Amino acid sequence: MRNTELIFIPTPTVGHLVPFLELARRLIDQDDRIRITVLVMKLQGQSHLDTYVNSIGPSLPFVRFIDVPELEDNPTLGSTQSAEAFVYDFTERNIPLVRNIVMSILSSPELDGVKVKGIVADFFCLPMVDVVKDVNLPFYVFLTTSSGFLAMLQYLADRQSKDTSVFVRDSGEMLSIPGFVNPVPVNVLPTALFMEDGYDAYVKLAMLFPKANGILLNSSVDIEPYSVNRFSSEKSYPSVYAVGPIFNPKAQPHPDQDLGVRDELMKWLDEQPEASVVFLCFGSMGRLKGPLVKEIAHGLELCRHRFIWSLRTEEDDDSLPEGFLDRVKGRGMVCGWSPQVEILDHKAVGGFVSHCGWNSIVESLWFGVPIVTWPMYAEQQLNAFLLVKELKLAVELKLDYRVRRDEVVSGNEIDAAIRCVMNKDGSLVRKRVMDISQMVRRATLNGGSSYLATEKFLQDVIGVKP
Ligand SMILES: O=c1ccn([C@@H]2O[C@H](COP(=O)(O)OP(=O)(O)O[C@H]3O[C@H](CO)[C@@H](O)[C@H](O)[C@H]3O)[C@@H](O)[C@H]2O)c(=O)[nH]1
Repeated sequence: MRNTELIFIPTPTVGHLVPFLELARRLIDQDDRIRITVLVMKLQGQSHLDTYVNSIGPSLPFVRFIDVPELEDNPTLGSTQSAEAFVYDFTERNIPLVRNIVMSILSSPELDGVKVKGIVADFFCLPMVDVVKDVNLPFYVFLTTSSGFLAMLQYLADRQSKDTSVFVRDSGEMLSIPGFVNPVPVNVLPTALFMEDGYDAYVKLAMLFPKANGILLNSSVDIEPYSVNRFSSEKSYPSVYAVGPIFNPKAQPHPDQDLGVRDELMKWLDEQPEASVVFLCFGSMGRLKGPLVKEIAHGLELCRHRFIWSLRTEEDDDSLPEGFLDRVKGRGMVCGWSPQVEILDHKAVGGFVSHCGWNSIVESLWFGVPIVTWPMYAEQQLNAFLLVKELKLAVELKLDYRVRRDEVVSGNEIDAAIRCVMNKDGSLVRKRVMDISQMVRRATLNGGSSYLATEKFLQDVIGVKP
């Protein structure tokens, strides 16, 4: 009998909502006592998520969705310096609406015999922690990024008691962050930490973490052994459950995706030799400007490798150099929104130039495709540092690139990094990524580390199965 309910509160963007729904699937599959209600907040510019929810809903039995009414004064990106401050503001404004829904769920006659045992919220939703403490519900965070990022936030909360100033990107400072083996250069911290309002938002979130009853991570002890093990032995911090990798193995529908092009891409891939194609994709929000598009095109012409390039630009046109598509005909494909997981899963794909969003990282590790790091925004610079310097799981193109600064990366640099990742002979990174791929697949099976971490979470929330 499914008589235990959890309420999920994701941040409504692709990079956060998708892993939340896959976590829901994992919990439902692993424990037949669980059912889940997902509260879907409405963020401007994210209406395509409704399409996603509608398409995935039928494959998630025992999961129901409740729309949180759209805010009357929905903030717009650009009203703050940093995107993080914007999301923080959005979350805070949603608190009264979420509170009303949680209250009505708790008093609903539909709950007959079913007990709500906790909230699982995104880390941006930590300001909601007091709402649920009011009604005596445990509050868990599902962090959709790395253990390294959590270590950085813990360090930030600690630092705040001694130093309240924003970080200075070009100061050359090296930080000793517990959970990292190497000193962390300040210039790989999230951009928000160099801005007053972003710093403020991050500090508030970092200081709220200890109020949570536990933290689920979309990572595993196989991917980040040092950091995850350190959290496991931390007594004065909430319990950490490394339940990853969690991702949707089916390509996500998106309004920008052309299904005809998708079929063409997959057919073309079927005809290419094993591990011969490099895939370039910069996440759900990665739109490039003309000059950068031209350098990437130049790099792809120089390197002569086969490629698929998921290109979305800030301009109305594709900004490609004249004649580029003719010159690479047969060797390369350019598309808009791509079926990323299907591409990474294809044996013809041998390398991935990525913006280092955490979902892209776990997907590439799962499929054993080594990454070339090209971080763009959010916490991606820290993820790139983690992959290259801490874990030796990627080839470095850039660690501290920021798309908002309009720096240009030269075609020659792009060419060199692609050649490096596609070099099959004696590549240590490729071997390590293939090993991790095997390990993380085992980790999610019955008895594996991620499976057991999920079981431990379920036991802590609803008790041991009778
Ligand atoms: O053409 C595309 C582009 C993206 N994706 C999918 O979209 C997701 C993108 O997620 P991610 O790689 O994490 O990037 P973002 O969308 O940028 O994710 C945000 O959320 C992540 C998780 O918290 C953070 O790590 C990132 O820095 C933050 O930007 C992945 O599942 C991709 O497979 C596609 O299927 N096709």
